[in-house]
Amino acid sequence: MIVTIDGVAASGKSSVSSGVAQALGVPYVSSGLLYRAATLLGLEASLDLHAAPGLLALLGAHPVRLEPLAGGNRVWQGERELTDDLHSSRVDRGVSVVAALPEVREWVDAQLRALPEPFVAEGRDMGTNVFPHASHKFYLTASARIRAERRARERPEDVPAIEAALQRRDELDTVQSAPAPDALVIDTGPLDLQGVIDTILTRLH
Ligand SMILES: Nc1ncnc2c1ncn2[C@@H]1O[C@H](COP(=O)(O)OP(=O)(O)O)[C@@H](O)[C@H]1O
Ligand SMILES: Nc1ccn([C@@H]2O[C@H](COP(=O)(O)OP(=O)(O)O)[C@@H](O)[C@H]2O)c(=O)n1
Repeated sequence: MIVTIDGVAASGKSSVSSGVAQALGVPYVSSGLLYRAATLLGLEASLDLHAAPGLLALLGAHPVRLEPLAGGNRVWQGERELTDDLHSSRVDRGVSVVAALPEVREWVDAQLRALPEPFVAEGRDMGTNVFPHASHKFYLTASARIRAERRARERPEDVPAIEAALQRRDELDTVQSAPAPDALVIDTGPLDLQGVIDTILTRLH
């Protein structure tokens, strides 16, 4: 069984997926972390993030591994854990460039499709491109302002700056961010986190 939870930046995908996965007793898979890892490693190596060959050579030479757990994902490159370095504004600014490269998307998709079921998979295109046959699909939305206010609680930046950055990334991610026709779209604005989790669990039982 695969449950997909897609949505735009800071719509609640990771938090909701973690809650749903823990209720189901299965791991959740955070596809965005692989794009973030490729971006971080490219930045650290001073590579051109628009050029796939260099990134793929780097990722091939030092493979990145996603460790999905019910409570969260950990990302490794060999013995080095990358997880805590992946959610920075610096990575945010570059990740959409990396995610626009077809070769990088193929690299991510191959890793995701190799994971053993069951799991909850969250990202942008889990229900459309990566797991079109998933048994249950959801798509989270919320206004940019609400998403910025939520993200502001995690980062020492002001809401208008975060809102502008989210809107910029939403635009850059448009190609891969359309909801699947058979996904249930949930406006998370009026709901608290548990309310979104319960909305999804109600439909899974
Ligand atoms: N419905 C909600 N109500 C209030 N806060 C929420 C809700 N959904 C998510 N959050 C909070 O908003 C922030 C962004 O959520 P996150 O799961 O990181 O989003 P995404 O994975 O889509 O970027 C987190 O601090 C999370 O706890
Ligand atoms: N399935 C996915 C997941 C992420 N991404 C890209 O990776 C970036 C980071 O994804 P994320 O889910 O970690 O970002 P947040 O929504 O958590 O801020 C997105 O802005 C997209 O550019 C993607 O293209 N496809």
